[in-house]
Amino acid sequence: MRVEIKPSALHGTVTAPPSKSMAHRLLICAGLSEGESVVRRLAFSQDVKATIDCLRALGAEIRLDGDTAFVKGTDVRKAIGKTAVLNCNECGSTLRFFTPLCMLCGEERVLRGSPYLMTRPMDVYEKIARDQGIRFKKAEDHLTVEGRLKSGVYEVAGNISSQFISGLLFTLPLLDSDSEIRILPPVESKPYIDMTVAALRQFGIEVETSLRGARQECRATWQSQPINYRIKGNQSYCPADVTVEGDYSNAAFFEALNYAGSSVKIDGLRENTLQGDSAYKILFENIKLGIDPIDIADCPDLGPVLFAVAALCGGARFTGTRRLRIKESDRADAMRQELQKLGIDVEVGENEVIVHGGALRQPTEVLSAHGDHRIVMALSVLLTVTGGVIDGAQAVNKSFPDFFDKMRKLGLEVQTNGMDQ
Ligand SMILES: O=C(O)C1=C[C@@H](OP(=O)(O)O)[C@@H](O)[C@H](O)C1
Ligand SMILES: C=C(OP(=O)(O)O)C(=O)O
Repeated sequence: MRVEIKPSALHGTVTAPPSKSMAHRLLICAGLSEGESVVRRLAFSQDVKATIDCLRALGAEIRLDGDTAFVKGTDVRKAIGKTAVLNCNECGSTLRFFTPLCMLCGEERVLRGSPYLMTRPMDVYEKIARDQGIRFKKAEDHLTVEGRLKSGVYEVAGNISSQFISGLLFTLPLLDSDSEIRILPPVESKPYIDMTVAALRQFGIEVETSLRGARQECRATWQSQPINYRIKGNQSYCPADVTVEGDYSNAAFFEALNYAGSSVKIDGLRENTLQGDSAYKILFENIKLGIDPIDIADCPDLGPVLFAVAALCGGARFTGTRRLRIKESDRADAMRQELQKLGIDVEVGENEVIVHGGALRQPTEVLSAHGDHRIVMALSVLLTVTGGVIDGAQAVNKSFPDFFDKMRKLGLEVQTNGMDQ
């Protein structure tokens, strides 16, 4: 539960863990395929386990062997004559990817989740359900849906969560006629939508987009114009043999150590990647160069580690931070509270965060994880400089159960007390 970190300089090479976001997508596509797929290089974080559990609850057969999953897909449109219960645990992606899939068979489906997960927005789906006469009932620790989704035009705000769009992209190809998703600008977290489309294509699903041209050209477009995705109905997921690439979101914590006096190299990352969080290298350098502002609307998961690097590099101003409020914690405010204990002032605005420059000092109080894996990992980077204690550090299990083992191998002096890893 508690970790006590001693000031330490870390050295060596670390292999990035497999991407959690890619793992969710590839497992879901495999679970929807007719036949057996192989998904290689998985790490069984709590979130990935939640997705596996949900697929099994819907009838997929999944055999795990080492880091590989052999997945016999299921037809989620078929009624199974009972209420399937899907346990999403703490995972926003799992909940939002599976909710529309649960609206394909017409039977009651229950999606369970922690009370905190259930406070995260679901209104995009709630509205769709209301418009289509689908039962959608939220309770403290579960959501019940019952009814059948119809094909058609879906207009979705682009700045609440891209996970709604990904969820629809997984689901609409299985309807009996064509659909269209119109994402209203500004579109944030767009790289996650690209990752979903890429995963769908690996499993033979066609999606057409109104966007053309290079990613950078497009960025200005998707901030100001709707993006349309056309999805043919009656498609079938074809089984595939796929490998999960390395995770930039979690690799970022190791790279951040290099701004804290350590010397760490990271391998296992694919250079030609769709992961938006691969921006961390440029963003860390931009902080060091004093570029103002730093926009993080497309890479919200980097927020905590970027604030940590800003604290190490004399401060920075960030925009596009609004959505940090609706993650596993209110991430901007959580970092504000914890950085204050380290002597750094942070101002949190509506869509802006300013980390002020200042000297890091050893905290006299225990730091809090706020129940959030990315807060624990960001604070751990800072404690390699000052030393200190973090309470609730088991939150890392959500995405990266062996985070502290890897840090220890690089030379981190850390004592764990009551960790369940
Ligand atoms: O699709 C995904 O895999 C994710 C999308 C992002 O959420 P939002 O689109 O809600 O920003 C990100 O924060 C989350 O950790 C993973
Ligand atoms: C926000 C995250 O995940 P999710 O939304 O899937 O819970 C995350 O991993 O930082």
